[in-house]
Amino acid sequence: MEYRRNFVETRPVIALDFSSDKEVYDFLEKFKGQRLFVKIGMELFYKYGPEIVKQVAENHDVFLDLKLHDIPNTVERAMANIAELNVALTNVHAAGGVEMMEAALRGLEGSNTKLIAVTQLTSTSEEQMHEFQNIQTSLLDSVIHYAKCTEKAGLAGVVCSAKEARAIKDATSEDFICLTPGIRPAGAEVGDQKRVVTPADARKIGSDYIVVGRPITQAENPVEAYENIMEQYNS
Ligand SMILES: O=c1ccn([C@@H]2O[C@H](COP(=O)(O)O)[C@@H](O)[C@H]2O)c(=O)[nH]1
Repeated sequence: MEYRRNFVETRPVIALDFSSDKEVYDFLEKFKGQRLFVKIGMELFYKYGPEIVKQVAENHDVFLDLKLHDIPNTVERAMANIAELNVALTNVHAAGGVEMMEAALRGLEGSNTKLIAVTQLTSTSEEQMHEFQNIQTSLLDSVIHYAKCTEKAGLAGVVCSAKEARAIKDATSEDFICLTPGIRPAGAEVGDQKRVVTPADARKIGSDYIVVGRPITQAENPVEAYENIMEQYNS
């Protein structure tokens, strides 16, 4: 059953996980002037810095995925720099705490950038969470705890697995954004992801944005792969 929502981004957010700017521009050129929603993460940012973000943002909507996690003062000042990049979305780790998330929001004041927080990475299984983070609740409870803290801090939503989207909206509000990586079409290589969901199921469960990297960027025909995933998501 699909629930009523005010807004769903119908374009998959493409994770531009490339090691060079040339690969990025060659990839984007295949889409012949389409305005895409893309994700720039640490790999590109640590090599090319804000310049690549500004360049890509001239023609595309950008989610800057740097997952900030530091003391509140540092995060606030870093976010003030991100505010100048004109990106649609950016993020922090919810584990940094409510005070840190409030500081991050202050840093973004005056910009149109929405702030969301990572709950549990989609590459984390429940067993790993128990063992390495020493959190002894269920993974779902941990994700919901982080989502509630994120809402309390005033952020727009969270990064989570689509598996958890319905429960998060029930615990927060229907408008609370669930941006969901770990998306895999049926039969696709899962790789390092643990909590995966198909594009069609992600939409049914409650994702507002799906993030897709390798199933598109490493496909023989990335444009075709993108269109297939978009069709499955919107069907
Ligand atoms: O919990 C998270 C948070 C971020 N990501 C990022 O999304 C993409 C997923 O790429 P795939 O190739 O589709 O696995 C990647 O850039 C991650 O850094 C995530 O996967 N999970």
